[in-house]
Amino acid sequence: MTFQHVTVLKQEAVEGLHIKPDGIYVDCTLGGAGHSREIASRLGPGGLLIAFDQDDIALNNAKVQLAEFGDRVRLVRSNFRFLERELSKIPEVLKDGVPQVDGILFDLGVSSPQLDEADRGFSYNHDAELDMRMDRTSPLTAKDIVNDWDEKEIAQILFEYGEEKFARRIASKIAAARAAAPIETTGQLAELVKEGIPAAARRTGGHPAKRSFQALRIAVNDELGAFEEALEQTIRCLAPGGRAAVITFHSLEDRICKQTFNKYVARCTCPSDFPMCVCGTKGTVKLINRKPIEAGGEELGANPRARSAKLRIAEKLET
Ligand SMILES: C[S@@+](CC[C@H](N)C(=O)[O-])C[C@H]1O[C@@H](n2cnc3c(N)ncnc32)[C@H](O)[C@@H]1O
Repeated sequence: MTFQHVTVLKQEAVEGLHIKPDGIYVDCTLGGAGHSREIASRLGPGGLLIAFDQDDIALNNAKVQLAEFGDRVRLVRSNFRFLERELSKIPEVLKDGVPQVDGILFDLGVSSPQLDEADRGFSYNHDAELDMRMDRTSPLTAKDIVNDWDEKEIAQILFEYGEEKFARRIASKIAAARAAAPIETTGQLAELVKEGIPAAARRTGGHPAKRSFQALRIAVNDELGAFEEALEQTIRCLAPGGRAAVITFHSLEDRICKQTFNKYVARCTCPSDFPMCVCGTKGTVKLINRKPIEAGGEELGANPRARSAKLRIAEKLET
């Protein structure tokens, strides 16, 4: 299989990190290695890029994609929720025993190959065994959730993570179907979701199963929990002057990013309509952009996935 993922906001995110040739950078979401390649190409012999992914297929692809950079790039197979623990194992990163790096990037969500490969069980477009795990060694699958979780819990995740108006109706269809026989495939689930949505409402908003599949994927991979934990660790692991650049695709992810960054600029006294912090009162970080950066017309034309992308950048201050 060829591993093809079109990188979103590549220049904007990497420029936002202010790469120094001899700096140490972390890409928490290696994926198709698009951002990693861009970062690595800006590093000199003294620089280091550490790239995380929890998906073994992404890592195997990246080994080839990034081979030319030699030991300037190090790949880590781990959930990024263990960022601090994993960085603590890398001697070059430690300053007085704690990890300190010059930039950390997140490009959240799934890669195109995860969605497009039928046997990953993420997609309503391909009938396959229901799965949706980014990390194929983790115990919880989408099949477990739809067959074993309480109907109310299922309705709740469809509503919260998928903003699905018909969450309760869909959860009730799922509960009725599984009482007869386990739900095994993406095709079966897509059909049940469709049945749970009134015919008139199915005519708008793309594929009727889109929101429910997104919600299940977020739950299977605990995407919001992992991100929240990792972003707190990110602030700690940045050296003074180091930057965090975060690309989100979901309103709940963007909210976590905005609230976490804001928590650490609490003492900034700039008026809220200023585009950046200029007051000089120091919190732990300053925001580089108050409004998220979004993809421009050209990128949107070439890559519809970029439509919901929002990039926020913050810089760690001297303490
Ligand atoms: C949108 S893709 C990244 C694409 C990449 N920036 C590029 O340009 O090709 C997201 C990647 O992050 C990985 N990922 C998502 N959540 C993760 C987590 N909690 N820990 C580790 N990797 C994660 C996914 O497996 C996927 O490969």
